[in-house]
Amino acid sequence: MKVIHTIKDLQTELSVLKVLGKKVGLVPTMGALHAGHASLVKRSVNENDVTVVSVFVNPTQFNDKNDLVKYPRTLDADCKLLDACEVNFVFAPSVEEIYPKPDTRSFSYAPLDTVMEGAFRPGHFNGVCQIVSKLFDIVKPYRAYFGEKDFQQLAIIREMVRQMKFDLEIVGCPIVREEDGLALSSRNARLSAAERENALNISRTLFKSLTFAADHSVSETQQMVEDAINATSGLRLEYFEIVDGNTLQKIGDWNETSYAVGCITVFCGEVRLIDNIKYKEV
Ligand SMILES: Nc1ncnc2c1ncn2[C@@H]1O[C@H](COP(=O)(O)OP(=O)(O)OP(=O)(O)O)[C@@H](O)[C@H]1O
Ligand SMILES: CC(C)(CO)[C@@H](O)C(=O)[O-]
Ligand code: BAL
Repeated sequence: MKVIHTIKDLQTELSVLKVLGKKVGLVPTMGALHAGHASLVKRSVNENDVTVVSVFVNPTQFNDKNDLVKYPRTLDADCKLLDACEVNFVFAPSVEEIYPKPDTRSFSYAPLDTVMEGAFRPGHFNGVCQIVSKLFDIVKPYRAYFGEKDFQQLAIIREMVRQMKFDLEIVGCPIVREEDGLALSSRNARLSAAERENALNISRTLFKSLTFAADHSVSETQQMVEDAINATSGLRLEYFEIVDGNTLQKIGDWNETSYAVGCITVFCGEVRLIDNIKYKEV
């Protein structure tokens, strides 16, 4: 496995492999890697000839500068995990390498990027599209892998690929959870033991709501989730929305769609966690 810090070095390595017809899989990450990332990486290693994993804490997607400063950075441990997964290249550029000058491009995929995370993290998806489109231009992958934990991000990236006509396949990967149900997230590292205990109520509530939804309306299910989160001390609900999984627009009735997803964001102390659950998918 090679750890590469510049665009030029990465492209030099990849150009030789591409001439040989090798298919390149890309897994974009912000590091502090865990088993959720590893599932994306292993899938890429299985499905492609060459896998590139980018590790870059992208400043342009952080609307909250405190969140950016506190974001965990663990490149040495990340490289060990990636080496064990048989990754070929780790791309870990500096901020100056990616943004030698400010990126003034603006991306708008309304209404996909104006709801939920888009409403609460202004500019976030613009920053995500800036970095992901740059990575696609640099690596020119055959496939790129993203987790369904960031459900809205995946929908927006799919739309960006459609509109910008990137010639690649986006592969969405299921959420990986701790044994007790908590969705794995790099930000979990910032939870105290007590906060970790409270955070468990997020996935527990979502799972309960899945059974509840079978014989209750959308608005009753919505209320049940809101009440359960609000009843847990130490948790603060930012939003819970039951949406059509393709349009990300709120639904009022289960019969409105064949793809219904509940997306939630909760503050657990200072740490902002996201999760989601599929109620219906055909
Ligand atoms: N538990 C998980 N299951 C599946 N995919 C995941 C999981 N956690 C992260 N991913 C995916 O890994 C990729 C990189 O995510 P990122 O580096 O932001 O990690 P993260 O754990 O989501 O961190 P954060 O604390 O920012 O939520 C994204 O496509 C994300 O959806
Ligand atoms: C896709 C991504 C790596 C872009 O910085 C990030 O948003 C993430 O980790 O989900
Ligand atoms: N996993 C999404 C990256 C972020 O929260 O900025």
